[in-house]
Amino acid sequence: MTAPALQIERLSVTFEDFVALKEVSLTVAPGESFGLVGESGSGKSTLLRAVAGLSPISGGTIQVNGKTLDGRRSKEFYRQVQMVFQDPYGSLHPRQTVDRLLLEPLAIHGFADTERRIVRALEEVGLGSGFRFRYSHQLSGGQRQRVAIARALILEPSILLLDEPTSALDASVQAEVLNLLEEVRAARKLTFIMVSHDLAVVTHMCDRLMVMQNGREVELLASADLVSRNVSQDYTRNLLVASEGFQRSA
Ligand SMILES: Nc1ncnc2c1ncn2[C@@H]1O[C@H](COP(=O)(O)OP(=O)(O)OP(=O)(O)O)[C@@H](O)[C@H]1O
Repeated sequence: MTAPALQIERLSVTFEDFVALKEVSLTVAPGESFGLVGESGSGKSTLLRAVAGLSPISGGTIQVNGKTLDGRRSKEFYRQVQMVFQDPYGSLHPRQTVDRLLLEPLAIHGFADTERRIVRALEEVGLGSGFRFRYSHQLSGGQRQRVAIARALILEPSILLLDEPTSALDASVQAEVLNLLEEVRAARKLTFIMVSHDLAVVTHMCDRLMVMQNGREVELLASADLVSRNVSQDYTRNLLVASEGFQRSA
């Protein structure tokens, strides 16, 4: 039997004496797209960052492709698991060319044929070689996020951790970048774990999702259940009502 892409058991994260994540468990199959939703401060980013080795873990275990992670993430882990952040302005160095930004991970991981990989990565995210020697400060938000996605994909990972990857973008650009993410997931059979406060985005992009509140699991749902309101918790119902109110007033 194939190991889950990600298996988290009773994971807790504590910042000094504040418990940001409390005994959360979840399993994501290879090729699945899994969403994390909940109000601001519910622990969604903390969970994703814990997988990436960026949150202080105080209990529980994380397995990636069947291997239990220890305190320090290995180089191989970062080849397999890549993260895309919300803010394409903060996550790319403004004074580096796109070429340089894409070359860096290849050099760190000792990849050969960097030329071919950079050209291919730019094609894959719909930018093309014309963008190769531009500086990231010369790019729009959507173009930057495409570069961030190219940089994540260039190491040929199997899992992408996506932390609100489109919420800093205008609505029309948001849809384009979401479509791109769906295309690359299908083409490369990637596993996604995606954080979003936007229920429409998560139900569109994800097969299943976890609703979180105060660092805990509220419920696990198939996206279809959220769409048809087949939910069992009042908290989830309130999230649905809040997101509809927002859409109506938008
Ligand atoms: N480095 C940190 N030090 C102290 N507290 C933190 C730290 N990072 C997160 N927290 C706290 O942990 C809680 C969960 O934060 P987290 O960013 O995971 O929430 P979230 O659900 O992703 O919210 P948002 O949608 O606003 O990003 C919050 O109360 C936050 O203030």
